[in-house]
Amino acid sequence: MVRKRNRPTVDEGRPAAPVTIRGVSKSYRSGASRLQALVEIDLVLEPRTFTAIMGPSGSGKTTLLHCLLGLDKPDSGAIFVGGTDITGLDETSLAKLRRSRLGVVFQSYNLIPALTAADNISLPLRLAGEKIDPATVQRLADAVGVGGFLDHRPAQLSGGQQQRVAFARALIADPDLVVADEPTGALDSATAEAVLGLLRSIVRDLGQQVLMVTHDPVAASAADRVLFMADGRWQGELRGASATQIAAAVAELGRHR
Ligand SMILES: Nc1ncnc2c1ncn2[C@@H]1O[C@H](COP(=O)(O)OP(=O)(O)OP(=O)(O)O)[C@@H](O)[C@H]1O
Repeated sequence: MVRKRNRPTVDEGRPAAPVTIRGVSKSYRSGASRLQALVEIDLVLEPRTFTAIMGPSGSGKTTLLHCLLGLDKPDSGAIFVGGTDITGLDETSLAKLRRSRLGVVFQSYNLIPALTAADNISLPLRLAGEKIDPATVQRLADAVGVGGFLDHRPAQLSGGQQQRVAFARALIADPDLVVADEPTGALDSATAEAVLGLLRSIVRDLGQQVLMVTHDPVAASAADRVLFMADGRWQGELRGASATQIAAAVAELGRHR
């Protein structure tokens, strides 16, 4: 059963979290009218927490991720990443922030085919003009299980290995938040399980916070906290829930629409 709370995310009395969304609304033009994709969304991402967002197709999940990554601008509200409201930043500052504070993994791995795994992993630092320490690249690659493949190009790696390289690339700049959009969508179940284990260890061992959007209750059950969205609004949340409990909550979400 999804616990109903209007604002499931505001934690009073906790030190300022590096990622906080306040009152974010976003609408798109739809013919003569406007479609409200997000309605007054609040979210405080808790440190060292693996958070999943679930919701039916068109519920606003991608719009929220895009606003959080500065790829889309909300109509109103604020999005603080490490104390900076990113809704006021220009494109150059946003690109810098994405490189330094946000690690992103999409369903398609977006690795550069001509580059080795090592060069793909260190790309964010190269783009930022920062020094690359091969030992750091090796340590991170070892941590995500591709330490033996650093001289391989993406075409020489399996889907799961490519996904791990993408995770290492997302982590290289020590971001405040790792954002994963359907990271297991294209993987077989054994590889998906390994990637979810990796996400959990990113939180547990590296102390990062992870935000994942998924349609899969099994994937969501790897998260500490699952937030449910429908029609651009939070519908409730579950913590430490099983895949069965999450699937039941999703079905309930469908029934009330
Ligand atoms: N660029 C856009 N222009 C117009 N409408 C848009 C645009 N992007 C999203 N929308 C609309 O906003 C609503 C929310 O879309 P969004 O992609 O955020 O949903 P979602 O929950 O991520 O869906 P899915 O699970 O299918 O990826 C949908 O009704 C969608 O059609």
